[in-house]
Amino acid sequence: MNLREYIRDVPDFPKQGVVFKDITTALKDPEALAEIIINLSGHFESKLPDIVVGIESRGFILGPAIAKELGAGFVPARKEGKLPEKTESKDYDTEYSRDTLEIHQDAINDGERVLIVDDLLATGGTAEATASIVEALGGKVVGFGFMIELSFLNGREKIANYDVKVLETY
Ligand SMILES: O=P(O)(O)OC[C@H]1O[C@H](OP(=O)(O)OP(=O)(O)O)[C@H](O)[C@@H]1O
Ligand SMILES: Nc1ncnc2[nH]cnc12
Repeated sequence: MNLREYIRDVPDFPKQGVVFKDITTALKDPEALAEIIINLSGHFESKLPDIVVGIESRGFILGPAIAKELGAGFVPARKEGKLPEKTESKDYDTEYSRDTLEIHQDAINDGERVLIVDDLLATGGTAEATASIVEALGGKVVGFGFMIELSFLNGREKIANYDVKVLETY
């Protein structure tokens, strides 16, 4: 299957000059959805993650399905002010925004093996911030899984020391 055929380009969203990669067209296709989940989880089987961290909001779509495949638990990394208990947080920049991510302090135990999942790697600010929160909580990041990489934004440079699996690179 050519996953690219299922990913829709939307010019000038959410800002002028950004070509938005819309994954909803891939998610609604049963075969494309299955391929995404099997290929991302398959790559990390041997890493035996205890936890999959999904990044708000599109990481919440893929993360739990990948966690289920791997026999791992799921932990959300949420935008500021959404989690009810004490959090560890980090500010970061993305292709078109400045934001803060948070994870519950008690969501990751010392030494737990963590796979971080999101739909797309762009500048890498979001991914790097998430890894720094996980590590501040004592977790070990065993890798990153993304559907899409925008290689011209050089996000990989920010997570060069990790195992990164991407399904489609633009
Ligand atoms: O590599 P970066 O430059 O950090 O960008 C990647 C992030 O940007 C998008 O999320 P967005 O912040 O748009 O949030 P959303 O998923 O809630 O739409 C995408 O889903 C990644 O999380
Ligand atoms: N071009 C893009 N398309 C979809 N999600 C994104 N997140 C950051 N850049 C993006």
